[in-house]
Amino acid sequence: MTPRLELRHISKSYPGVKANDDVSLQVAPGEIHAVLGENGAGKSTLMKIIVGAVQADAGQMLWDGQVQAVRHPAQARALGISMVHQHFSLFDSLTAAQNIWLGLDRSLSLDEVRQRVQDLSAAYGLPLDPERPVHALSVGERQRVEILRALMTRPRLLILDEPTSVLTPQAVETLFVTLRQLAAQGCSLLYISHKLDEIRTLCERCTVMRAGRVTGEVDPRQETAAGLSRLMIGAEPQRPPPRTARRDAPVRLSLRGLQAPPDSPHGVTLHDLHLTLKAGDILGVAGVSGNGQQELLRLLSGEDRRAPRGTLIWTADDGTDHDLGPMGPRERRALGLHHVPEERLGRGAVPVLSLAQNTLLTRRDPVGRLGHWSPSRAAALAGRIIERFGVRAAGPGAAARSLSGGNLQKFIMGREISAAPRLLIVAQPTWGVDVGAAAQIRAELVALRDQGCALLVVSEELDELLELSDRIVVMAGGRLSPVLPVAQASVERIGLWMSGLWEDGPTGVDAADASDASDETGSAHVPA
Ligand SMILES: Nc1ncnc2c1ncn2[C@@H]1O[C@H](COP(=O)(O)OP(=O)(O)OP(=O)(O)O)[C@@H](O)[C@H]1O
Repeated sequence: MTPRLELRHISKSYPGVKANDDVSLQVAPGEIHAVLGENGAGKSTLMKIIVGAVQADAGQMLWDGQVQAVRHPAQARALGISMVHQHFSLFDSLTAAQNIWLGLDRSLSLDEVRQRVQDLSAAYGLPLDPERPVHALSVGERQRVEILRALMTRPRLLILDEPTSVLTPQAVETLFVTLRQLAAQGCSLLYISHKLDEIRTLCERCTVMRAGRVTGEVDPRQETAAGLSRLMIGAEPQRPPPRTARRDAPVRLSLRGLQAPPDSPHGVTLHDLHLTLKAGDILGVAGVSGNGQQELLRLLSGEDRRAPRGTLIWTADDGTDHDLGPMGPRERRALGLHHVPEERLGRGAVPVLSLAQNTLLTRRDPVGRLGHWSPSRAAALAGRIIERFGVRAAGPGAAARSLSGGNLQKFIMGREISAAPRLLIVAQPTWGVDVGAAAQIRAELVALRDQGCALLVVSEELDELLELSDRIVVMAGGRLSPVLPVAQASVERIGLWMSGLWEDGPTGVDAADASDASDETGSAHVPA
């Protein structure tokens, strides 16, 4: 059978790095083909070449057996190639439907697009209100917009760059049903993911890349996750060190009835949140995105200063309480509260600035006593982060936007971890990061915990939270469930709580300490 897509000897260099080096691969009609590789291996670059967003220096692309020189994304779209990118390209102020409409050829009216979005989202189990503006959508929902936008074009080759990184396990399963349906209808799929189990479940072929080159092509269904990991990074990922929870540690942060009305028209109301976070404690916040996590993170980081007085309390080492509510991010950082936001580009890092300059967003080390920052000190700091966290980048002078998604994530995590915070608030800590780097980041977080840092980790990846956390709380409908020690937090129980159903009882307190909260027979409580 003539391959739908064939790449022959593709090469592409950027200053100082060969992103693709003599890459060849074939994808048959209806085939689900994975591309696997460590951060910076060159996967995204290869996909950008296929969709005409980047021009290869050498090599050929064949489409249905014909040589094609795709010079522009519109050309690729005309062939039937569609891509869901790792970084979203959506206009914040427009609605989901308007964003999708803009990406189409205008043969449909906005009303027709709205209707089709609704039909597609129902058919593919991707719930989305087309009328909501993108700025009010969570990362998970934004990704749904991207996926729906791609499906609107009825693609013959659909490229997905880590599409599941912010989806719940149930949503991933639904997406896989969709993707298998698409493949059965003859659509070819190129699937980039760092999740080895997903690749083994979904894909029938897998091209493995390392440092720009193809290092192997395997049938992932015949491989173990450890075997795939070895092919990709040359080793199996390290296991996290064992947990040693300290229950007698001092309290660092307390939420005492924290509440807030929505900060945007489609935002979530936060209701009476109670929580204590101790030194040496990792608290995982599970939940489907869009249930108030972003609102909570903004209140904790200081980006939103509307926390009512006395509801958000920092306890210093000497036991004195400080009201964080009115403090901005800088004042909170001075206390030792650091934050890694969900959105890396834009909020976690300024795309056009160098890595060295990006250290200044949250670090004072390169700033002298008179308030002037020292470029050499900033470069040295960036260099240390690059080295310690294995960030693949041209150097401290590289622009943030030139880094691959996973490498930028490693850099931002490294910037905050190496600040030796007293409290670290992290959203999606290993989003887009390869298995080796994910294990390293988790190990660094556990090490921070063991040094007495308190951590609040918001993640949609339940497996990650179960591995990392000492205690887990679920957020649904702007409320917090009781807090469970991780030993009592089964996937089934947390999964049920994620849909807003938890046993009656005081919220945000340790279920182990509150007998009625840990009573499985308690009546169901459905948050509004
Ligand atoms: N526009 C650019 N300018 C300079 N270097 C770039 C640019 N785009 C990519 N690179 C470099 O090319 C290499 C491959 O990057 P690419 O984004 O293709 O990797 P990836 O395999 O998709 O990684 P990840 O899993 O982290 O997304 C990296 O070293 C990256 O820094």
